[in-house]
Amino acid sequence: MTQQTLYDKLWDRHVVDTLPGGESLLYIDRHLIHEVSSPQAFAALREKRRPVWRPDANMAVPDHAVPTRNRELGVPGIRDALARQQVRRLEDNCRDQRIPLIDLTDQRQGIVHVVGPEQGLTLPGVTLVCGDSHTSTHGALATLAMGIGTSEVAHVLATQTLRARKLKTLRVRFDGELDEGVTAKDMVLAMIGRLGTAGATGYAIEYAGDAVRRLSIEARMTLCNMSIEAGARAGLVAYDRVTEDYVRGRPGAPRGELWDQAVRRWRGLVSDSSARFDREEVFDAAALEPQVTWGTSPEMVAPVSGRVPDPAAADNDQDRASLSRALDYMGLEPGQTLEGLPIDRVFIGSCTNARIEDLRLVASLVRGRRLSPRLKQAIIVPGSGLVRLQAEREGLADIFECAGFEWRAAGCSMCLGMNDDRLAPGERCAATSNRNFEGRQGKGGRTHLMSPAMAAAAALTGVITDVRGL
Ligand SMILES: CC(C)[C@H](C(=O)O)[C@@H](O)C(=O)O
Ligand code: SF4
Repeated sequence: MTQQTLYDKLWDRHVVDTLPGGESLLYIDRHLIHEVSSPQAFAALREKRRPVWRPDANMAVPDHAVPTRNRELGVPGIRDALARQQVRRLEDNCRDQRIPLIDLTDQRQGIVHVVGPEQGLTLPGVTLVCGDSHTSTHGALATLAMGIGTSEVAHVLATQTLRARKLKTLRVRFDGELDEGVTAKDMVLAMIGRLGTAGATGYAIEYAGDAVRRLSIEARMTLCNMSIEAGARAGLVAYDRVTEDYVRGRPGAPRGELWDQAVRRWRGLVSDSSARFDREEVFDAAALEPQVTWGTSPEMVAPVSGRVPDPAAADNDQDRASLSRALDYMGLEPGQTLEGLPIDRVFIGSCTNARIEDLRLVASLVRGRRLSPRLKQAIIVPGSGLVRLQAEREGLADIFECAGFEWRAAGCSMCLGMNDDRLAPGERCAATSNRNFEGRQGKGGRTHLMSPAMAAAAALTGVITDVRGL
């Protein structure tokens, strides 16, 4: 029998038709919806008088525009008129089309990519899409998950299918064991540093190797989440016992006899041992240091012991210009060390790193300590209301507040400037999110991406600090 990659298997099981021009029509098992990328799609359906074909295959949750304070006020408490209207419209559209909605006041509300897996809506072997680039996150459960555009959102709502071109496959292998204090975030930042932001364009990445096998599902989600920042459309991790243990008992997971049947099928969701990948990249996990971005793109990253590059050493004029511009925006000098750089704010949150395991790690580092008095603000924004509840039950929220963190309600928050949580011009932020573009966290804001452990270390010292020496 031909040897197949996990991606090939997921693809083959969902092809409904092959279309002229090399595209295929893929069946979509699950569609997740948020307030920012869906309004035009619903409007397009209304205009064409087309109903949603399978309302129950969809699930909607507001996350980008929601405030992370005063949530008891519900939608009327959203101060920004545009944000309020986006969330209202999502509620109206879901009511009209009978699409299940987790609303602002629901304890399960949170970032769509945290809520999907948590609720068992993301299952191994399914195809899942959402009008959001970080949909790749869900691939951690051996799910074929892809971000789609607004016109595709309309297509999926109406037909439960997607026109897609088969991707090439890239296996990224991490061999060996991570050093203490080095996490999945550092793995994926180091990968983006090597591949570049366009390095995996046209590929689906499968993460493999013993360092990946040892990761929890939460950490695998961090890897898959940032696949898109290397240009890949999808990230995947093969099914194993860790996956099985994570999915068991979730609200959307099968039960009883159906569970047993599902698990028998899911066990085949691995790449065959001699399956051929179009490309392979290998990393030595043991050699990885904690990573910190210094520039305005996730590929502008260095180990924490490293230095900001010098544009004068660039190979060509174009690189020199882009480096100079990035350093200028970031307020950095060529060749300066990253360690010791003073930070104004700390943001621990986002669909990259706001799950319970991330918060446990932060709590273990800040327990019984006080944050640096030179910080203007440090906020922790759980990925969902259920993560928040769990953290409160475990006493983590008390640890955070005693240390000096603000403890917020769930949402995208300061990951992007679409709600009340923003940086002011010139402010420097240690952030656990996934994008450091100019203005991403607020106009003129300066973002340094890092792991939750490194953000906790920065919060304690007020400067960029190697968590391993804490
Ligand atoms: C607003 C949304 C469509 C966007 C995305 O597609 O990723 C956002 O989530 C982001 O992280 O930039
Ligand atoms: S947390 Fe950030 S990256 Fe994730 S969906 Fe929200 S805005 Fe996008």
